[in-house]
Amino acid sequence: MAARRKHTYTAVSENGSAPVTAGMPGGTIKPPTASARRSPFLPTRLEALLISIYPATLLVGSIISTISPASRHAPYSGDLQSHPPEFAPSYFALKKNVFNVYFVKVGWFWTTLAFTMFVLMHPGFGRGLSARRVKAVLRYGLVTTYWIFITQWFFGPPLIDRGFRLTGGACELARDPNARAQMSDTKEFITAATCKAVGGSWKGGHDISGHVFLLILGSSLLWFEILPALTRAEGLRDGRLITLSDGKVASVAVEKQDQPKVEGEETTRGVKFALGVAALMWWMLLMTAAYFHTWFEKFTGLFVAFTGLYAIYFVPRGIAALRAYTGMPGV
Ligand SMILES: CCCCCCCCCCCCCCCC(=O)SCCNC(=O)CCNC(=O)[C@H](O)C(C)(C)COP(=O)(O)OP(=O)(O)OC[C@H]1O[C@@H](n2cnc3c(N)ncnc32)[C@H](O)[C@@H]1OP(=O)(O)O
Repeated sequence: MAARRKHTYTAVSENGSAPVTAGMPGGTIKPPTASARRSPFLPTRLEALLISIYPATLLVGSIISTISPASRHAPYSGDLQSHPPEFAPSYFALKKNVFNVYFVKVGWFWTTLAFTMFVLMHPGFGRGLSARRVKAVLRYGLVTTYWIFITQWFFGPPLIDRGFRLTGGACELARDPNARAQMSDTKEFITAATCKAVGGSWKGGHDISGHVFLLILGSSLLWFEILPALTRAEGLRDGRLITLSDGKVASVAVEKQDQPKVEGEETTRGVKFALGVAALMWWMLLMTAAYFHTWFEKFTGLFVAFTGLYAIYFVPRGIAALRAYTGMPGV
């Protein structure tokens, strides 16, 4: 049975190296100075570096589209949010490319499959319905609920579509007064999907990039869950800080339960597939950045994804009561 190491505070030095107070009885030490200077609400340096890969990818993709002669000379359609197919500068600039149709457009299915394989097969979760496994599934449930609210349904149209309409957008059919008069009350609930389905054109508002949002949210979920279980890097494990219920700041090692030893082939089962999905998502993010959307659409896609990830993976570090439910990956 997993045993809690309750009475040990483990402080982490600023450079993320060896814990300086490992093994000291909790009552006898003060919260570490270096840790106290860094807030539990903030990522470690290594996490910040890894997270910054996303804005960097969007930047590189956008620069590629600006300097590549093929992209520069291809006309871009704001309405289509892409280059018209006949002028597409690359296979990946086509909406019908196989990776878009079978991977990104059903991206949450692949995220779910990858997460499920990891959570079922990785021995670090222990046997059966362990607390660690249940909390990981709860985190997945929260991220999935966020994805649903943003892109699928939010007590009616999803938040992306509500934002689009709030910023002045509408379905082209609904702009025509004659067509409007003939529409039922459901016109108020029209979404991008229903608009396109009836041959309308979804125009005029700010359309957050759903691709950027989904690809960042899905791949981050996989990285955040898998990396602390895989790596020994301090910045992804004990370098993470938390606020304890008494308000003290400590290393997450304080709450860590003894973990089953995970080695060899077993460790890689379930993980390889998830890493493959996350890597393909990164590639599609780069292609999205290079060939689709405006800068602002990409930025808002990134911002909305980061907001949800921050709430689910970082806020609980500073709030013990929340962390009791959500836990933290690798803990
Ligand atoms: C407390 C208790 C907890 C428990 C609580 C339980 C929680 C509840 C659990 C339920 C469990 C659910 C489990 C789900 C598991 C599944 O299996 S879900 C089913 C699978 N479905 C999905 O994954 C759907 C995923 N797709 C989406 O979310 C949306 O389609 C997207 C991808 C976010 C965005 O949609 P979008 O309309 O394409 O929007 P956008 O990115 O703005 O693109 C604009 C245009 O540019 C094109 N484009 C953009 N980038 C590209 C690109 N790179 N290449 C080509 N074209 C591009 C787009 O294709 C689009 O063109 P059109 O198709 O509109 O003409």
